Amino acid sequence: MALRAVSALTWGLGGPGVGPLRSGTFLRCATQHRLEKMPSSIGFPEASRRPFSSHRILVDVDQSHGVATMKLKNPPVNSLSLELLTEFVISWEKLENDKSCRGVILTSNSPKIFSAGLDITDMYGKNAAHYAEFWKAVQEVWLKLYTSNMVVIAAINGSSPAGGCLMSLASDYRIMADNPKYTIGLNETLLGIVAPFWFKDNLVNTIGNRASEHALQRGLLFPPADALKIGLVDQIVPEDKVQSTALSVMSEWLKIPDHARQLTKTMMRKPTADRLLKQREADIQNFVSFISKDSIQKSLHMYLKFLKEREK
Ligand SMILES: CCC/C=C/C(=O)SCCNC(=O)CCNC(=O)[C@H](O)C(C)(C)COP(=O)([O-])OP(=O)([O-])OC[C@H]1O[C@@H](n2cnc3c(N)ncnc32)[C@H](O)[C@@H]1OP(=O)([O-])[O-]
Repeated sequence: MALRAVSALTWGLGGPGVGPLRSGTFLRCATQHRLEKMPSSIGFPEASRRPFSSHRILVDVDQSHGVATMKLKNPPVNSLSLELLTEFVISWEKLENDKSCRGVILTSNSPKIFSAGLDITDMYGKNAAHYAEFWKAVQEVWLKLYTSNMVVIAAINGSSPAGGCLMSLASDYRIMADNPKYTIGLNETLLGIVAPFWFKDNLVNTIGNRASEHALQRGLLFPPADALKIGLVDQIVPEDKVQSTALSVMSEWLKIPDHARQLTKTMMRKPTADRLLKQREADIQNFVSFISKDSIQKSLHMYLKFLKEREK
């Protein structure tokens, strides 16, 4: 891939600001502690599809265990478009408000692609108002995932570049299909753009500073075995075992009393979430002016062309 990073690197480097999170953002302490072991594969016949689903977000809820499976469905590559992000937030809020739902497995409806990341067409050739709306939706999805009271497990059943990797990073645990054709990572520099500070923060919190520095600068996309080695994913399993493993891992996590786990999650994640919350509007403005630059638009144009023309 011969694209050069052309960005001025002035955007996305973050600012100060660690403080208390809005009260009540994290701490809905559910009282139910269902400790029974879940079967390793829960058949969806006994699950219910409540009105949590939409065009691009399919949600199956296993009421007896309080676990939802949320599948991204945005063919052909599950790109995170403004429409998908908007539908995601609506479904997510419904699940958060349903006190019987304690865990979510986040996965993809398409067999080979978890998500191709942010929809590049939402960042190319549009106006400032569109970019602002789009970026606010990206922030919202990350904040919802990263600060969720529910246990969130990413069942990564395909490639997961950039924004797809971010959604996985925001989860509590990552299980990836062990197929060397699939890769995961924050590859923004390959598009000539820069991962914002909160993408970087989430990555550093997961794999450490040095590995993040290396991965981010080079825009590395890791096959599953390498992702496991650096801690970008927690487990790799055969392709047909991703969902069943996610369910059995979920049953272990749900043995922990909710309030204790949630407080611990808050303790670990609040400073990182606060950093974005404190400068959310500035981050949107930074994104809009960055993405509107001629040089960045040119890079995205070249990348889209590269995607269309490359040999499959
Ligand atoms: C500051 C901002 C931070 C940014 C964060 C991001 O997430 S940036 C995002 C960084 N993301 C990446 O760098 C990932 C780029 N994508 C890929 O690497 C591959 O598409 C793949 C491995 C996901 C799937 O391979 P595959 O061989 O199965 O599929 P294929 O390649 O044949 O694509 C089919 C069609 O989908 C199109 N399209 C693809 N992605 C996107 C997209 N994100 N959006 C829109 N469209 C996209 C592609 O052009 C093609 O269109 P066509 O010709 O039909 O009109």
